[in-house]
Amino acid sequence: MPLTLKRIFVGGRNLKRAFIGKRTFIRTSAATAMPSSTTIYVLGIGNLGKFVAHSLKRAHAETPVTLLFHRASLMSEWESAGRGIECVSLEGAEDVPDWATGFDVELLQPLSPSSSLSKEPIANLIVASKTYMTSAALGLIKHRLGNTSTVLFLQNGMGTTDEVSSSVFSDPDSRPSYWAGICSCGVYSTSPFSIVHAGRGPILLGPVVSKNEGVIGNNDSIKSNDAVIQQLLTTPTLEAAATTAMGIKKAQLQKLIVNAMINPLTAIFRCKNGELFSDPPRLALMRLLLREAGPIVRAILREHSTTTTTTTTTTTTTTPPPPSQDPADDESFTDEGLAASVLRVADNTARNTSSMLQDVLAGRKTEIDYINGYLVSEGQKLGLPHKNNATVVELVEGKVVIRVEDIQERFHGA
Ligand SMILES: CC(C)(CO)C(=O)C(=O)O
Repeated sequence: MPLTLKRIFVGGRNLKRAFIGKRTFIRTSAATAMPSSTTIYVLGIGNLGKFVAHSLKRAHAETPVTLLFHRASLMSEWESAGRGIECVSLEGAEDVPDWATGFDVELLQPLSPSSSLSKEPIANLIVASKTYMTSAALGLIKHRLGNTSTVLFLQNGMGTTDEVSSSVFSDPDSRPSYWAGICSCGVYSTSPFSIVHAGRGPILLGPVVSKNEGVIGNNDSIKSNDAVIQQLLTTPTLEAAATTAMGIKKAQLQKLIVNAMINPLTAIFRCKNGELFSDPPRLALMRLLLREAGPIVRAILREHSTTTTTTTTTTTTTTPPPPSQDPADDESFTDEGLAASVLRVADNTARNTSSMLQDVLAGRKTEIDYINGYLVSEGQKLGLPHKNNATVVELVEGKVVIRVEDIQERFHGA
């Protein structure tokens, strides 16, 4: 290609809507290789980030996968790990580690003031970072993302997409398309680049709809042929399936409730998931918290159904429910239905130390603001009771440990 010829990197989509003359997506030099629109970037190399990156590479060796590191020390850890991700599956006949290599890695922060960072446009991004780091991390690469990019959020908790829209991509016209994924598999890390796939479970993927603006990003660019979604759907170990905007919202809210009940209570009572509800007062406390959380998630669903029925245009959708059908009437969203799913997950993950208890024990920041904190802020906006969930947030933030005998004194109506 002649040096002066302009090339536009638009991921093969929405050519007319590319940022010609307006954005850095136009290059005038052939010195830098043209980025492949099929490159999948992974931000956040925690349990899920490693699992997805490993699975993608094993299923699609030809797909370029770039791991985005947020701290410099990860570079040397990556070298020590042999530049690969190791996964042991407890589901197989033998626990033989499976090794995936061929990744590219990139540092998000400059190593020194003189070092330069990549400016390659990013068409496909999987965000698997901790919720509280998301906006800051995306802020570092926002110039590489545009309205032809797809960003898939694979995280615990809720609220990051709204936060990212207001603090990182505040202009709706240049905002990427958002997808969310809810994973029910069990994965834990044994070293910076080694994981154990301890329990199989599907990943559900669906387009994100914002309260005020309908489907986030370009409605017409949300298609099942988004490269990152396609690749995930054809990666066997992920057991991924696509759903509607309403389907993913329901899955997110159900997971939110599970995390809002199991994670903080295991942190406050310092116990494994399976021990939590064997104690009747702790079971009663969970039901008390659900009396606030249930009405809040049902109200969110109702609000969401009015948005999605008017705006969703994804090609991966199944038929949306008729407008007259209230999604919050779904039996799995009654307080009883929600309690049953919390108990089922606690039982299925009985030997787990919840991620929040792990964070508390390691002296790390927790994701409480995006779990019970999200319920509290939505409760405030909706004018619904949320006091006991606010107490949970305070106890976790204060790293407080309580006994069963303290429940009555701490919680209203216990
Ligand atoms: C499902 C559960 C509670 C399993 O431990 C989890 O997602 C977590 O710990 O964050």
